[in-house]
Amino acid sequence: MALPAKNLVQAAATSGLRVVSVRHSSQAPKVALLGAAGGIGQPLGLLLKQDPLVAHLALYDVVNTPGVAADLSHIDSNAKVTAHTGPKELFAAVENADVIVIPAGVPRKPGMTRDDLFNTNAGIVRDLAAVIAKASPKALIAIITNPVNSTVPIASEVLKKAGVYDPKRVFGVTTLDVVRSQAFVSELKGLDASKTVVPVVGGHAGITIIPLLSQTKPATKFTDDEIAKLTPRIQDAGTEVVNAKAGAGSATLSMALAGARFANALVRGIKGEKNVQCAYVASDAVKGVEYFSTPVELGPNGVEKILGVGKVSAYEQKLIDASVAELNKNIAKGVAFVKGN
Ligand SMILES: NC(=O)c1ccc[n+]([C@@H]2O[C@H](COP(=O)([O-])OP(=O)(O)OC[C@H]3O[C@@H](n4cnc5c(N)ncnc54)[C@H](O)[C@@H]3O)[C@@H](O)[C@H]2O)c1
Ligand SMILES: O=C(O)C[C@H](O)C(=O)O
Repeated sequence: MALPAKNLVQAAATSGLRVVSVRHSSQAPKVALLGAAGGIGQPLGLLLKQDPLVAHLALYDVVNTPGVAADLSHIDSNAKVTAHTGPKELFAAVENADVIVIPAGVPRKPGMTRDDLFNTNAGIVRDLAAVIAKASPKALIAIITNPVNSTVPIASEVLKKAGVYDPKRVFGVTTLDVVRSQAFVSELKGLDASKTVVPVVGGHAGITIIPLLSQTKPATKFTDDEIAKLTPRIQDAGTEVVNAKAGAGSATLSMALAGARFANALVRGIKGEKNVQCAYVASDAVKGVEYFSTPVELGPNGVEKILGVGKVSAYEQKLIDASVAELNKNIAKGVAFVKGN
């Protein structure tokens, strides 16, 4: 009788056999983490290692992966951990992955915008996407690397060039904006943070981050003054952390939590448990812009349905309208980077 893939992987791990090619499936999800030794990668790996839905956690980085993998592999949870270091091992890291999470790249220092990271991170995401296109074209790809507004179009263009692009499978991770909104709103209003829901739409930089406070659940009233203070706080929350870290990087711990939450949602979707998350995806939700974050329904093929921005206040509509030009600039820059190379 054929053993399920999960048992094969575990049997090989305990017997010391090398598994050459195990076809992963929704029954034994493989998650590949690219940038696994970094500030986000390490705590995100810790959280993914504890996710009971993850059968195989493949850690990839250009440095220090073996140490991180050895450390995580001593945790008594079921996910098998493998280490892959340097470009030669990237193919194996992502091969047959169901979900690929990418925090590879440099973070901001005080005084920088996310767009200032473009010159370094655009090439990193392009090169990773080129290998994914060959090794794992059906994987769901969750991009954390900034500037997300541009790196998602970059990965998408690379996949298009390779003839394997599926817009339902490429995501910019904006979960941290949702997590922050829920933290700030629950604190301000004395709500149970674990039951507070605040969608955030648009993109992931400055004025493109648009919290829909009017859609807060449980239904919550905000004064104009509260909205005028909360909105920019959420938009500038990343900068708040960058400044507090004073040169030592940007958000890592809250991002790890957000990344693990989003990866778990993707895996649940793959396993047939439809669920809704905000994510920056190829979208027709807002006229005149090709990528936009809104709540999306996740399922076995990634994005099952784009749920759109829903009913918004006049204030929120103005922010949405104002974000379009900025997003288009960021998107065009990413597209040109791939097309011009
Ligand atoms: N989307 C978001 O909400 C969000 C939140 C926080 C940070 N970020 C972004 O995430 C990225 C990573 O942040 P960090 O704090 O973990 O940075 P970091 O410098 O601590 O870690 C980045 C890791 O990427 C690795 N790396 C570099 N080039 C690579 C390559 N070609 N392949 C694989 N790995 C490579 C590095 O070796 C390092 O281990 C940054 O671009 C940051 O701006 C995004
Ligand atoms: O602010 C940054 O540079 C990192 C990230 O995008 C964040 O929102 O924390």
